[in-house]
Amino acid sequence: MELYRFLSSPWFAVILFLILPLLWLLSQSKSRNERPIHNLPPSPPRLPFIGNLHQLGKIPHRSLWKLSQKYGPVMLLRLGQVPALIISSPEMAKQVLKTHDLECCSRPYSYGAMKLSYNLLDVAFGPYSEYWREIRKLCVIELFTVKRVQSFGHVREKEVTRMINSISDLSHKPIEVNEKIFSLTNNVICSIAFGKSYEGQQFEGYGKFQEAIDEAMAMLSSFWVADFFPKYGWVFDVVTGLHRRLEKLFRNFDGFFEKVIDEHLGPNRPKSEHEDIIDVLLGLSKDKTASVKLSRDHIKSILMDIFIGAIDTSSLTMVWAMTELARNPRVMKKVQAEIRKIVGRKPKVSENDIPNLKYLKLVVKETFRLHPPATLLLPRESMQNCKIGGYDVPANTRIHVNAWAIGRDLNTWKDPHEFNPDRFEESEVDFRGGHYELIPFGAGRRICPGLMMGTTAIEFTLANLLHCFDWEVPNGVKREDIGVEEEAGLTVHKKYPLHLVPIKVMKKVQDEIRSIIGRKPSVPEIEIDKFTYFRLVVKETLRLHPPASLLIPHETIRQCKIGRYDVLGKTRVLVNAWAIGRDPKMWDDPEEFRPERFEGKDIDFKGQNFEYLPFGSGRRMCPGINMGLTSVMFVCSNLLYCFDWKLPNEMKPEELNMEEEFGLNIRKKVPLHLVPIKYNWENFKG
Ligand code: HEM
Repeated sequence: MELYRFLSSPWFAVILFLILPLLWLLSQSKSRNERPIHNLPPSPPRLPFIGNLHQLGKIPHRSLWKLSQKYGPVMLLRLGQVPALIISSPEMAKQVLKTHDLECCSRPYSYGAMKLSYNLLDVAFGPYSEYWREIRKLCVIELFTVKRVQSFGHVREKEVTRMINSISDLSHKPIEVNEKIFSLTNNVICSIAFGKSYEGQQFEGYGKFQEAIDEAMAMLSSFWVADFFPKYGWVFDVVTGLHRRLEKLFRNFDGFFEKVIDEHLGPNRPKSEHEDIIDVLLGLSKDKTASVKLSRDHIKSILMDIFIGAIDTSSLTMVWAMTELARNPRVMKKVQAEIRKIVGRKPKVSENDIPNLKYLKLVVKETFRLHPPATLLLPRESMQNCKIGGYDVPANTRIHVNAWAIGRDLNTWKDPHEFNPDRFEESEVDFRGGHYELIPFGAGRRICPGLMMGTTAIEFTLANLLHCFDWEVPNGVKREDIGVEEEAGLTVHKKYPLHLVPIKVMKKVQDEIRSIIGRKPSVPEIEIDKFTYFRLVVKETLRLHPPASLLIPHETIRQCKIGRYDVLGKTRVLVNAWAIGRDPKMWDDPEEFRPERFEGKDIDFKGQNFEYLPFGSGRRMCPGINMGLTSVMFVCSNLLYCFDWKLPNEMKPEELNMEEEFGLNIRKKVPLHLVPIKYNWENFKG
């Protein structure tokens, strides 16, 4: 995107027509001395000076995918003066990331990355070296182990609960899902790294934290002329103002890190129950036997990696997952049914539930296949000549592995463009670096060390969003119109924000009643026919809890046939309306309380639909349906209209006793105690 902007700017015209011819002549005189390598990979034709840069287009992973369909899964491009190998199939990815991992595991030089990583002291952008091996080992062992990730469970629990509560307040109103998810991930990562979330606080020079992170991602994905024209390009980066932007960003991040580290070292800092990443790194910096003696700059470079590596990638994956689920109601229903079956009536999913949520894991896998956040991974660089797919690849070649294209490889995936997590049901394929058809985290020596931290947060957050709410598209939007357009950068964002409406039954009913009635002392009986959603709630209640569970006993007056069988006269007949309302052949997820199941369906309790008989049917059908229904709707709508309702004494919803007491009518065995809270009309949002 940044490159595209640059290519269409006046600066580019100046470079193209005035200066680059000269540089090209200079570079030609040098390249004549290069040792020829004979069997180079196929290349699309190039333009003078810029090589294939113009073919990267607005969205490079898509443009490269198209080129690979013509030139094959191993292509050699020339980006300015830099040779770049593009890999687009699982087999070739395996050659780079496994067979020739050692020869191909350095990182190319990039000005933005060098600055932000404190001169390549970090893990992500540092070139392969003895130092890099040690610092990566240290981070993997100390920061990214399963134990360490689990130790941050309290942060995830706290922040996800806060997010769910804030969404509950907006139930039934469209929310911007991206915004909620990004702010949650930001809070989680800040709490893990720095010990507090910094929610609502400003990041000096940028306003919100998210804006500083966006700027960091922009700096890393910007088109630095110096990266592709190494000798002279920096002049243009200075003139176009990129240097100035980067310096400002670096100064502000550095100032922030300094302040937080000082706070951690301050003598008055209250002792915290839990260690954060800075505590761990400061502890390591005192270790005299460590292979790398950690300085402040080392610590700051690692904090920068976490900031850049963790927030965008995890948030984007969740936004794409919610987008695909909103577009695919079958999958949404299936994954919610699984979560609700396993979690039951607990209000929230806990981290202990996650290993049992098998289908949710497939949803995450499928999201990674179609939307790997780092579509081209991070660029690698070959350190010596090697052979990939039978072609010679010279040393110092940039390598881009197109994980996005590999996730759509026609030879690997059936209907690759379809979002269908079921494809993984009988499959061993995983994203942990052993299956080259699915590599959202890369593989080999450079595989993402934050894999566990990222997936734990993604699965836990999604499970809660899907358990606590049903999700509808806003009025007037069709599911199939929810866009999947991308916006390219170091990670690939959804171009347009995702708006969805979270639904909670109690709140939805109350909102319906209050918005129809407005501010009055109570609900007039004459209005109750207008409550369409509330009527569905009553219907669903009568399905799960028909008061006369066996109706009133019938008796045959003469012999007749029921099914294939003869039934004698004077036989007592009990019709189990309770069991019929739970018949799995008739009802999806029958134990679940979901009023929406009646939406748009003709099923009613008037005795014509035999899967649903709370009032019976036929000659003995209850003649008081209307009177009964009116009084239920009138009384309950008033209770819901006038009060909000809370469980007493911090009781949790799953602790509500739902036992029944048998009789002619089925009662609740234990009385229901609730705390009424007079509704405050100041909170009414219309
Ligand atoms: C959905 C979540 C994530 C995805 C999809 C992801 C993806 C990636 C990818 C594709 C790479 C480059 C691999 C390669 O070059 O072959 C990478 C590297 C890296 N990631 Fe992640 N990442 C995620 C989460 C995280 C988290 C949570 C952290 C830290 C807390 C993190 C830290 C890093 C670091 C430090 C590297 C550099 C590794 C190296 O160069 O040796 N990532 N990640």
